[in-house]
Amino acid sequence: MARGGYVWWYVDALSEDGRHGLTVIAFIGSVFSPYYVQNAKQDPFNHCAVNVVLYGADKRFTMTERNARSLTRDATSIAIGPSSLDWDGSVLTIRLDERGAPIPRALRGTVRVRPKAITAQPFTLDAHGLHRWWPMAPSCEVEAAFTAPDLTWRGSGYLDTNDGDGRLEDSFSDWTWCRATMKRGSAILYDVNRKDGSSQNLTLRFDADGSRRDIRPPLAADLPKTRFWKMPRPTRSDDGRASVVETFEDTPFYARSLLASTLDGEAVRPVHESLSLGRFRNPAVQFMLPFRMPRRIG
Ligand SMILES: CC(C)=CCC/C(C)=C/C=C/C(C)=C/C=C/C(C)=C/C=C/C=C(C)/C=C/C=C(C)/C=C/C=C(\C)CCCC(C)(C)O
Repeated sequence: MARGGYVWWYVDALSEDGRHGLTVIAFIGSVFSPYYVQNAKQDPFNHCAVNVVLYGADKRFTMTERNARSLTRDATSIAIGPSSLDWDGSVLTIRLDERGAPIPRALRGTVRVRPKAITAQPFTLDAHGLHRWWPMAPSCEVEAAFTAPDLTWRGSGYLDTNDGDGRLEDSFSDWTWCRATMKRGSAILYDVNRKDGSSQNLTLRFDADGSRRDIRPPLAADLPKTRFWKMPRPTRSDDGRASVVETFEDTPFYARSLLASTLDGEAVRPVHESLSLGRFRNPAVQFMLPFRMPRRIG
């Protein structure tokens, strides 16, 4: 992998009853790590992490960074410290054994992700092909069973992977993304603003079997900024209207929210993120990140 490069695997899921949710992101080359920003060698393998966020009554956030000695991987599995992801051909099993920060509360459990279909192809996010994104399984069945906190639920989810040959902030100034489970299949919007002033808006609609079909690009819709960090969170919808159901994460450079909107003629509840790479590189933000993102050398 190139200097400053990365690969991440991203899973998010919401319970059937709407009361729980989670995001798990496994990184080689932790793109939002202040240690990776500062390291002159820019070796992605020296900056591995599993980030876990639980939503609902029992909220949790963990993101411990580790070095190359904590990483083992082969064609179908990856382990970072005590957590791992294993693909058996039909189910991705995520075993988690993490601690929060600054309060080191334990987070332990297993998440099983069963894609309903695998999509055909990755997409390029920048003009030079340095940053790639593959929404492999936009529609999955998910079972979450945690022992810490004590919590079990079933629901639907989403799995993707990104990989790149350089730092995100060298290519992008900001982006917004959202994905929604539909009655049949899913819809995804991925809108990036690049450092060279150009932008790209992807509108993807996948059927339940993973095949892609075109829909009319939805219209720009405004949402209120996040309450604390005032992160802007634009999106798009059929009628140019959308609302925030819940804010999952409100941080200085990154927000994740649950929305209510309309896509491809259907009322949906998209998971939405908005990222500002300019804010990420702000020195005050770089100072704050280690409080939530400790580095442990094994
Ligand atoms: C110095 C001393 C002792 C004393 C000083 C005392 C003092 C006053 C201290 C003050 C400290 C303060 C205020 C600290 C504040 C800390 C804060 C706010 C930390 C926030 C951290 C946020 C994080 C970590 C966010 C991670 C997001 C993440 C990982 C997002 C990942 C998203 C991805 C990968 C995109 C996926 C894309 C696709 C879906 C397409 O795949």
